Amino acid sequence: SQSGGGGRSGALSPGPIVAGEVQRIDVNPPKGTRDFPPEEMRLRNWLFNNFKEVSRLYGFEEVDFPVLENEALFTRKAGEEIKDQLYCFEDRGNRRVALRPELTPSLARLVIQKGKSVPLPLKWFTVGQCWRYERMTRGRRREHYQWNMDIIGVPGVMAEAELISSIVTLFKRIGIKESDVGFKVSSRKVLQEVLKCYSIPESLFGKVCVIIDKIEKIPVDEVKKELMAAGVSQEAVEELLQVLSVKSLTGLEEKLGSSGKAIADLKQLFSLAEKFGYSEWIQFDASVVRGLAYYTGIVFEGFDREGKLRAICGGGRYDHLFSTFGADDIPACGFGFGDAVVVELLREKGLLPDLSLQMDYIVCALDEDLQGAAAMVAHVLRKKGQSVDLVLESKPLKWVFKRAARNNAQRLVLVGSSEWQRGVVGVKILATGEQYEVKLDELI
Ligand SMILES: OCc1cccc(Br)n1
Repeated sequence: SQSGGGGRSGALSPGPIVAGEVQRIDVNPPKGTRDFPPEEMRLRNWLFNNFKEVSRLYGFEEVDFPVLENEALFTRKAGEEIKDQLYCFEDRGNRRVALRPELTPSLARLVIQKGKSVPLPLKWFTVGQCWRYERMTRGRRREHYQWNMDIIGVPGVMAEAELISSIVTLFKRIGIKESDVGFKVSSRKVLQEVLKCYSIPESLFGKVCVIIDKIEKIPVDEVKKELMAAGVSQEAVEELLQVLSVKSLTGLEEKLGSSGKAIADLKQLFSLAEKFGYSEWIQFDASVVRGLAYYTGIVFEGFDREGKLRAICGGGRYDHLFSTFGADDIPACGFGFGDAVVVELLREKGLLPDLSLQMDYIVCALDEDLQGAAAMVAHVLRKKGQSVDLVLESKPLKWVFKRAARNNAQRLVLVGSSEWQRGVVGVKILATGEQYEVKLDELI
């Protein structure tokens, strides 16, 4: 949600422009970006903590990279939307740099940089902000946070099966069931086998996939036109579209035969899904290709079964990304899971968690010269791990109680002169109204 716009009047409210007066700034963040005020930040932290807990359960190690990367990391020549929307510029050192639109190229860069010092297989995860510069006519966001999990160095589909399992685990943790979402699964090797039958050069593979990924976003005739402009024959285009409409592995086997790698991979993945216990969550759908040029094998995307939202997450195998960076290839697969669509889904399903502010104590001095005493009380409580909202200036009790209610404080400690003389403070349990006196070192 776009924060900003609401809030305080008066001090910052616009008034007539008088020479020498400071013109009020625009208090909203740049178009397509979001603030995270406390309530939104609690929801974001709740979601990200689930991402991180699932990653920990699956034995993944957290990594991170700069939001700003060399532009060259993303300038693939396959006509991807992600390149057209690159947030890029020339810095003061005349270097071409970009705000990262995705995390996988940074991960690959770090793996290459680390070389043999990081024994394979690597299981790395990160949660990072990604950017795109999209014309605001569509009013879409220009940034989002993505959870990425990647397995580097495992050629078999056990890796993809493990990744899908981790996403299912995440969905279950946040209350989403297989009746809410599913995964469409396919393999780009399906396309590869078709293109090979028509002697389409491998060099066109990435570009063809990027075009085909638009199949549900632009008219099919436009897709056909772009494919033929890219060098695919009309006959091959028709066959490609035919194959893409296949919705079952049996149907695919009838089309491609049973000896190809695509069928073998997919059969193994669906068999593993049984063992992992998430068969109900996945379905074969040949039309899934994903829009990133570097995928080479299994691809998958999480979708909401009501069809109201954009893809929730997506990923796949990318066995040749490393060689595009001039390094030896390493088999790899991974996924990206954005922070926005899943929240829209939770909202739709009434599954947003109640994350109101929680405070253990609010501590208040009953007069000015007891502020130091109140600070001592807060210190004692904080050392015992209690969260304390220390009232930092003289306030009427009515104000203190109102703030305690807003902060959902469990207990109120009042530091009064006569009590302090007797070495005690007053404590009130706000839920019940019960109150008692306690010595400082017996507080908790
Ligand atoms: O999922 C594509 C994408 C990349 C960067 C930022 C945003 Br919002 N969306």
